[in-house]
Amino acid sequence: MSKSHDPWQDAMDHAVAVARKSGEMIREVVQNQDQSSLVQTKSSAVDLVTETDQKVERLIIQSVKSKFPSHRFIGEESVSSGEPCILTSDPTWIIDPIDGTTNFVHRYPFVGVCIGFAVNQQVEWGVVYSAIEDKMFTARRGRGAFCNGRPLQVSTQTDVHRSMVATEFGSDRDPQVVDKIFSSLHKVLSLPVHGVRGAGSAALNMCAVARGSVELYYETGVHVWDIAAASVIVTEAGGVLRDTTGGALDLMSRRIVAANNETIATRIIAELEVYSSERDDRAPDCEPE
Ligand SMILES: O=P(O)(O)O[C@H]1[C@H](O)[C@H](O)[C@H](O)[C@@H](O)[C@@H]1O
Ligand SMILES: [Mg+2]
Repeated sequence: MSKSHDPWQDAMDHAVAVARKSGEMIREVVQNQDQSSLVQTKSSAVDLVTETDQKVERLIIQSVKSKFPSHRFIGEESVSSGEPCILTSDPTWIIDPIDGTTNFVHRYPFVGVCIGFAVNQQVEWGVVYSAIEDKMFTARRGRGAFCNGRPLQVSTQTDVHRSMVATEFGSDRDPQVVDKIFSSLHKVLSLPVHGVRGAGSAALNMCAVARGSVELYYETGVHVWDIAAASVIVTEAGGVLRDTTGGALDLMSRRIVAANNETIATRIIAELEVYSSERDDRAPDCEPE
């Protein structure tokens, strides 16, 4: 069969297939064994990783390498093992094998297999598979956003007092960071807004914005692999992306606001405490002199 004239579509079709296969692996583990025995920790005692995260990421990367050998990767567990987290202009797969690992360990049914694809440092398409819900969120830049093939459209709400907001408590338990998280949460809740929710997955919070059930999601401390795939799903559903400072989103900054429109984004951003975590693309720690 001749190669399609649209190589990025071939890659996206592969991503959907391998995300679905990854979801089957995840469901198998959830249904058949106690994940709590498989848990390790990373940046903190509550930043969890399991052998399923690692197996899923290996499955995705090995399958891509065989079809697209020249492509590059940024994978959560590969970076955790020391791979560089640098986005070049080359075609790059940005992978979070299980977004919502803590949910996975606790059998809380919101886990997303996230595969984003960037060319010239711009996300071309994104796939987020909510494995327990069996919802495949997809978007291709300029061609719309979908959930299981049905078009997605953000909420039309412009009144912040009638909005639902999503955020997360993250995995940093530094008391000063916890204070900033609760300071922002207090200001947002007191506007008031209708409610605050958190799926336990950055990507699924962003998909909730894209499908119109949440007006805005914000968080500081996320990583590029948490948000890259869902970023194009939000924008193709008509939403906007910002930094918590109000500036343009920087995928490596570890800060994000995803909203249904500029009105809601501006109003909530005015309430947020701005702080920073180390950038994802920071230079590796220099050896001591
Ligand atoms: O489950 P992860 O892939 O580690 O990503 C989550 C992160 O650990 C932290 O819980 C953030 O608050 C979440 O938004 C993110 O999805
Ligand atoms: Mg994640």
